[in-house]
Parts: sequence; structure tokens; C-alpha cells
Amino acid sequence: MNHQTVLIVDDEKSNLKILSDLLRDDVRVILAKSGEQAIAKAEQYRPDLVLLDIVMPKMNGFDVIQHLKQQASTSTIPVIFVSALGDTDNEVRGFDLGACDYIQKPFQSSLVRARVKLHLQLAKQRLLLEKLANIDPLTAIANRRKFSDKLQLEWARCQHDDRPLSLVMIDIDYFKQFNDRYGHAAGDEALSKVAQALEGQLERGTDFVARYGGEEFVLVLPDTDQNEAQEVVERCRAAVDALKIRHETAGGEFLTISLGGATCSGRDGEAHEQLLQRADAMLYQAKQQGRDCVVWEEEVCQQR
Ligand SMILES: Nc1nc2c(ncn2[C@@H]2O[C@H](COP(=O)(O)OP(=O)(O)OP(=O)(O)O)[C@@H](O)[C@H]2O)c(=O)[nH]1
Repeated sequence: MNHQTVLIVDDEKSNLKILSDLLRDDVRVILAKSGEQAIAKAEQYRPDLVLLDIVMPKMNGFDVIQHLKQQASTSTIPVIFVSALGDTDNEVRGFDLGACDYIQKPFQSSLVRARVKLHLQLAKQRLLLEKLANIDPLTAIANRRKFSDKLQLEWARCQHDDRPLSLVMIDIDYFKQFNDRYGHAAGDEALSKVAQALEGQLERGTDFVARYGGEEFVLVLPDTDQNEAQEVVERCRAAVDALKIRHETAGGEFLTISLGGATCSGRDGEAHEQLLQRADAMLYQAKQQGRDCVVWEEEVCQQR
């Protein structure tokens, strides 16, 4: 069964037991006996909800929530404080630090269950919304918004690790003519097929494709140098050719794509927007050179 995960944090063993006995029929329970363990387990398991004690030795619950909210990987996990500290100030402080709820000990079991259920439902809805906000509805691949996040993330990672990053802009050729001749619905279907074909060529878990807009797509290939990226790109072009979507133009019988790529090799101080501009300039050249081709920037940016 696809259970949601709840991380319970308390330095008292007996409290851990009470809470986990209360919840374990409905959710997958993970336990942490200290603030430090809570942070490590939150990062490792990415739970759907954290039940957090406040008074603990060394690292207290307020320190833990601050840490969780600062880390991108754990910042959106909802946290409920479960504490014997009953005064309003602590409760307000908990909410100020980003808690979604505050349960006072000693607690009513049924109330804890109900509140956990509510916050897990909200967490599920938030995840769904997040997913929908990042997906292009026509092609079911990532949208431009997700691409921006991904590019920034991978850019920072590659700069930090001094690793290359390749970016490829892809545009369907003569797509206006395609729509005019075969109809908008056929155009939509072709877009969807091209998107799936591109996605099917990505072998590494970190490789990424998005619909950039209209009939344009973009690939982000982290930790991938120019030679490796060119192999991926050739596969993409061949995969679209293999779809054999009829599109009779002066250039040929089937629908084709043009591609422009650029690679940045590690720490070079360039902004990710520039890499995007350079890939886009290469795409423009591919169009100028007659379409149905790949143009890759000769120089990597370190040499610029
Ligand atoms: N069916 C469909 N067409 C779209 C969609 N988004 C953009 N288009 C069409 O894509 C076409 C793009 O046309 P242009 O920008 O002139 O480019 P092109 O005809 O492909 O020419 P080149 O890029 O120069 O080869 C336009 O006719 C848009 O209406 C979509 O979601 N569905």
C-alpha cells in the first residue's frame, strides 16, 4: 500500500511509542530520538509530515524546524509541534517558525489522529498542485516553469562541483505550415509525440526535457560534456525522424526538428541565462542553415 510517511521526533522513548502506536495503522512511521537525528532522517526519508517535540537536549524543536525550513529538500514538509509547553508565547513562536499546527501534551489520541489526517491530506493536495503546476498539459512533460527551476538547480550544482552542463534548444520545423495543412488537432498530436520521443532518449536520471513554449523544447543535460551531449541530441533527432509524421514541405516528406546546443564547463562565472541565450543563438543558426540539423557552439564558455 502507498502509505504516507510521518517522522516522529521526541527524546522520550515512551512518547515515541505512544505516538507511533497511535499512527502506525494508517501511516509509515519513522522515529528520531534527537534533533540531530530528526534532521538526518527528514533529509533521508523526506516524510510527508513531522511531529516534533520542543524540549530536547542539545538541539531543541525550534532549532530543528529552523533547519528544516532552511534546506530546500525539507523546507515544504509540514511540521506539527507536540509539546508540553503550554504557554501561548511558545505556540506563537512555533507558528512563526513555520509550524502548521501545535498539539499540547498530554493529548487526546483521537485529536492527534484527526489533526495528522488533516495535515496529511493537505500535504497530498499540495504535492498534486505542485505537480500540476510543473507539467505541460498537452504533452505531459515538464513545462517552462519547471525548466527554470531545474536549470537554476543544475547550474548551481555544476558550478559548485566544477562539472560541465549542456543545454539544447529544439524547435519543430515549419510547424505553422503543419497546422495550416493538417489542422490544429493534428498539430497538438504531433507536439505530444515529439515530446514523448525526446523524453524517451534521456538515459540518465538527471537528464531533463521540457516544453519551452509553442513548438519549442529544451534539454538540460547536467554533468554532460559537448561530445556526450551531441550523442543524446543525435538520438533525439533520429527518434523524431523515426516517428515519420507526414509533413510535406520543400525540405522533405516528414516532420523534422532543428537543434541548437551549448556547453558550459564548470566554474566559469557565467550566468545560466547566458547559456540559454547561447543555445538559442545556435538554434537560430540551425534554422538559417536549412533546418533539420544540429548546430553546436564551437567554443565552450570557459575559453570565451
Ligand atoms: N497545434 C499547435 N500549434 C502550436 C502550439 N503552440 C504553437 N503552435 C504553432 O506553432 C507555429 C510556430 O510557427 P513559427 O514560429 O512561424 O515557426 P515555424 O512555422 O515552425 O517555422 P520555423 O520554426 O522557422 O521552422 C505557430 O503556427 C503556432 O500556432 C500548440 O500548442 N498546438
